[in-house]
This record gives sequence, structure tokens and C-alpha cells, in this order.
Amino acid sequence: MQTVFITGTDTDAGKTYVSRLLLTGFAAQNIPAIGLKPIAAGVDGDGKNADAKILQALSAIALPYDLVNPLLLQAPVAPHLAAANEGIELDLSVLDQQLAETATLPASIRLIEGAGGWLLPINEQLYLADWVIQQQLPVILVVGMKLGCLNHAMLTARELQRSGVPVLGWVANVIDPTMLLLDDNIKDLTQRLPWPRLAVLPFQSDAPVQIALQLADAVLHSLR
Ligand SMILES: Nc1ncnc2c1ncn2[C@@H]1O[C@H](COP(=O)(O)OP(=O)(O)OP(=O)(O)O)[C@@H](O)[C@H]1O
Ligand SMILES: C[C@H](N)[C@H](N)CCCCCC(=O)O
Ligand SMILES: [Mg+2]
Repeated sequence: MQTVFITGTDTDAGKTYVSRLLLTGFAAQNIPAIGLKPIAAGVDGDGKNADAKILQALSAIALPYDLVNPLLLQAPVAPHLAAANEGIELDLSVLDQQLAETATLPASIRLIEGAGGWLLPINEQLYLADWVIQQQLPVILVVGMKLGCLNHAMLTARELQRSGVPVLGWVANVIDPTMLLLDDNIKDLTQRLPWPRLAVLPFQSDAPVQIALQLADAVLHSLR
């Protein structure tokens, strides 16, 4: 089983959007894949997190909700702050356990969606990035294309490079359909970022399966 960690330049950059496309693209090629959301903040009326439910529903294996999302905070805010308010400890050993419990499942690919951006605080000392670095998980960076993303992308890239974590590539995900000079911004980032651009995802709520297939292929190629 190969594992990929999906990070983004910010919350709402499109990590779930990209994960959804990847799980769809793998499924279309009969590649069994699962999606995990170890830390989620914010719940629907059913008490579950929307991202985690999407990943659970698109996983090739029926997984219990708690295995997809073992750490769930009620409020849609920074998880460590929600945890403090809710009297919960964000314990990274829970993520180790999730990795161990999913390692032997009959899946070829395991996607792990982060929360927020790369330096998501866990507590006063730790960031979610520290766990990814410790596990040496290959990372995909989703850049939410909007004004300001050049700075967000390059800050994230510097920190990824400093950490020594393997980076498979980045995705230009258009989240602002009104962005001026979109092509120039994508070209600029393509020159600046030291990793392959895996895809450019246009702004569209329902991406055609062709886009999902192309993205999945690019990721499979990067894993070879
Ligand atoms: N390419 C796109 N075209 C249209 N809408 C998009 C696109 N990418 C993302 N969105 C929408 O933008 C919103 C934020 O995207 P998404 O939920 O994937 O962000 P995220 O990085 O997973 O955020 P979080 O940190 O909360 O997990 C969602 O409503 C999503 O459907
Ligand atoms: C609730 C939201 N959708 C995300 N899941 C959590 C975003 C945390 C951002 C923390 C921060 O960097 O300020
Ligand atoms: Mg998400």
C-alpha cells in the first residue's frame, strides 16, 4: 500500500476537492484506494465531519467512521483551540494507531487529508507537519489559486523543503474563478516550485471523470 498526504496552502485550498477527484479517478481504474481525515473540525447535523464522510463514501473499502476520522472536534475552527474548549487532547499517537489499523487493508493507495495548511498546530509544541515528517509520508501540495497564493505557496514550499519530506508534486486548483492573470500565476508557480505540477484543476463544482482520471494518472506516475 502506498500512502500520500494531501496538504494545502490554506484551509479551503481544495484538499478535499482533490482527494475526491483522486478517489474517483482510482476507482475508475479499479485501483482500490481509501481516504482518511485523521483530524477534522466542524460537524454536520449527524455529528460527523463533511470531509470525512466524503472520504469514507469514496473509499473502496467500507470503513467505520471512527477509523476514517479518529479525532473530531465540534467547532469549525483551528482544531487545537476547539480541543482546548472541548476538553479533548489532540494526541498524535492516535494517528499512528490509525496508520497501523489501516496498513493491512486490501487497498493499494491510502490518501490522508490534512486540516488547514502545512503548519496546522496540534498543541503548544507540535504541528501536524511534525507527524508527517516523522512518518516520511509523500506529500501533495494543493495550491488554491487566488490572489495571494504565490506567497502562501512559496512559504509552504520552503517549509516542505526544509523538512526533507518527499514531495510528489503540486496541484493548481482554481478556487477563485475571477482571478486576474490566472495563467500567468500558474506559469509563475510552475517556474518557482521545485516539484512537478500534477494538474491544473479549473473552477467547476462537478469536474468530469476525465479530469479525475488525468489527476489520478499523474499521481500514480509520481509514485513510480
Ligand atoms: N476547483 C474547484 N472548483 C470549484 N469549487 C472548488 C474547487 N476546489 C474547491 N472547491 C470548493 O471550495 C470549497 C473548499 O474546498 P475544500 O473543501 O476541498 O478545501 P479544503 O482544503 O479541503 O479545506 P479544509 O481545510 O476545511 O479541509 C469547497 O466548497 C469546494 O467544493
Ligand atoms: C474548520 C476548517 N474547515 C478546517 N478544517 C480547520 C482550519 C484550521 C486553520 C488553522 C489556522 O491555520 O489558522
Ligand atoms: Mg477538506
